[in-house]
Amino acid sequence: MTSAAEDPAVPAAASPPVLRATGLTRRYRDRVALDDVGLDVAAGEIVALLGPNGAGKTTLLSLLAGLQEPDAGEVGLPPRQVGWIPQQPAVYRRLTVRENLELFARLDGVPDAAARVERMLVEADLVDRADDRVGDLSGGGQQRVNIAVGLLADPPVVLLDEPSSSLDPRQRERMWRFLTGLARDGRALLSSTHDVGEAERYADRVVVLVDGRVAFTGTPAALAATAGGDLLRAFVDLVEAGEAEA
Ligand SMILES: Nc1ncnc2c1ncn2[C@@H]1O[C@H](COP(=O)(O)OP(=O)(O)OP(=O)(O)O)[C@@H](O)[C@H]1O
Repeated sequence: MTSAAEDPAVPAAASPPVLRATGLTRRYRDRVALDDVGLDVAAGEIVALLGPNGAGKTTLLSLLAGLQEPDAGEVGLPPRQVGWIPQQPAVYRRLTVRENLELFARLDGVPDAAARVERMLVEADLVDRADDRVGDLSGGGQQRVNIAVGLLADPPVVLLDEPSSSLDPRQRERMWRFLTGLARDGRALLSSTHDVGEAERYADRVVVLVDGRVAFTGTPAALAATAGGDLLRAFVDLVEAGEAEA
């Protein structure tokens, strides 16, 4: 028998997942917010988490980040290895960009904090704004500070909750250039979004959550193919089918 590794017709396996969750279930009183959700993200991969309001995206991300415990299931990665970028920037508007990074580096116990802060200023394209107060930056600039704070500990996995929701198209484009650069450097990114077009342009895979369950996992092209190449139509069809079942 020929093993997959020896068979040229079988594509080489993708890199192993750095984030793996299985059977995640979370209830709030009698409401099931997540029901037996499994998910993998590999190094260098961008996965978009799509779903209508209330589908369970934030709940899933917060379980993966270790911010709350599941009622059932497992997350196969210690929370300390996860960078968490919340939807609302959790930074101090009256402090400068550099002061924010220094403060969070100290709070997180980041080794060689001064060098790491300088590195993040460069990576997030914030060198020119380092001494400006965060409150004086544009929404896009503030979001880059928010992301830079989440990356201070150099986590291999980065979780983002609707990172582009308050940004204009040009700022979104700039933020995604930054995020795709992080993936090219080998980080695994999982980002929730309501923007199907954004998922199509930037994600390697999409995971669609509907009513707390995974309704689809695969490439954006594979999802679009279920509706004649129209990703938005395919997404809406999935949501309607899932909601009709619930
Ligand atoms: N702390 C909470 N207490 C009670 N119910 C909650 C709590 N957090 C979330 N829920 C419920 O769990 C379900 C999933 O919510 P969640 O915020 O995870 O969805 P979401 O997909 O992130 O939604 P949105 O796109 O609107 O941000 C919803 O029905 C929500 O009302």
